[in-house]
Amino acid sequence: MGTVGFIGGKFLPLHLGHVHAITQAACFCDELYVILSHSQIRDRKLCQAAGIQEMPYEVRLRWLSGLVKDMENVRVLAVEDTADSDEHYDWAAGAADIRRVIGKPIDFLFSSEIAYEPIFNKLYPEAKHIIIDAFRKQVPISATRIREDGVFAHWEYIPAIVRPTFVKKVVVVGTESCGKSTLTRYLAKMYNTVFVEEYGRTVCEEVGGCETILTEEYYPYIAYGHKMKEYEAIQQANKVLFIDTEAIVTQFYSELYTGRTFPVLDQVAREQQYDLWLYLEPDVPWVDDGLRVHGENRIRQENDEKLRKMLDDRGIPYVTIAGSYQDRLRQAMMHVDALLRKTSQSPQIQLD
Ligand SMILES: NC(=O)c1ccc[n+]([C@@H]2O[C@H](COP(=O)([O-])OP(=O)(O)OC[C@H]3O[C@@H](n4cnc5c(N)ncnc54)[C@H](O)[C@@H]3O)[C@@H](O)[C@H]2O)c1
Repeated sequence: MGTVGFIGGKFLPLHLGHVHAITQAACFCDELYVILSHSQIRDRKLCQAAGIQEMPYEVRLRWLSGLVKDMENVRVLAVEDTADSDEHYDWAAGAADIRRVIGKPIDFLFSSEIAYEPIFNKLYPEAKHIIIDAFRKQVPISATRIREDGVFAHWEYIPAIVRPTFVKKVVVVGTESCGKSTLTRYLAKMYNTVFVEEYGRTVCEEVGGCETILTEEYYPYIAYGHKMKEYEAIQQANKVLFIDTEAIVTQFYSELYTGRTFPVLDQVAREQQYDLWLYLEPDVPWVDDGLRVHGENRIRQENDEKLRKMLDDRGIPYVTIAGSYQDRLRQAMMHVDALLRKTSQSPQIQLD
């Protein structure tokens, strides 16, 4: 039988120091268990005290599982306790639970903490405590520091698998030819990140036109397809993801072009979550790109009022962007900067 080891922690959040320790430990023993030690009450309090949103254990389990999925000798296990603070954590009861879930003799324990030595010697007298990078020289970061300063302040230490949880989603909405796609692309350039283009437009171009050719059955596909593009893009995003259009705008176009609305689009709209909505006024010159059909000024105004009402009826808190292209970019950046400043510590948790 090979050697068995474990490394435990709250991973609140998982950072590259943890990744370093887990990888080193995995090379050291034949079988490594990563123990996610979680208590809803303690972990929530720690996040609240630091002014950051909760990181539910399911999310942390997903990060760890994703991290080790191609590490053949590593398994992740979750162990719950009921401590309301680190100070009140019952180490002996925790050790009993860890032994139970591992279910095998333990040869090694790994941590970066010299201070854990006496506790581990007492609780696991048969095992050897291996201290990895006690002075955190290799990866100089701690989860406490990340919680205190905010995730964006230490973004370089946030693993790729964790980043999407914290990425802020900024959606750009408005009626035809109000500069959505240009602003979305420009914002992505300015913030050195990626964007999601309007998927309905891609489909429209593939099919060969919007007004009559894009028949009604396409609209639900557009909404699903757009969400998949968001899912893919958020994996690549650098702190913020810019998104051109969403399900309410798709519903708006569906009604405009086919006269039909789809309950499924409202359902998608209810499920989606964005951190900032930028609503573009239709006050830039109309650009006829061959796919647009509602250029007359009166119709543009009517459509604008209709889309605003759709957002208002759903309680969407958008900010309005107007003026020249230069003004729009400046206003949009002001709102995005405020979002990143204000919420750099507020992760958007998605459990699905
Ligand atoms: N009962 C037990 O036997 C037992 C054993 C181990 C852990 N635990 C649980 O885990 C908790 C400790 O976890 P935490 O939240 O303090 O740690 P944590 O989640 O921040 O870190 C997890 C592990 O990674 C190591 N680490 C952290 N930053 C590092 C870096 N920059 N470089 C290298 N290694 C690094 C830590 O030393 C720790 O071993 C305890 O409070 C307890 O709940 C229990």
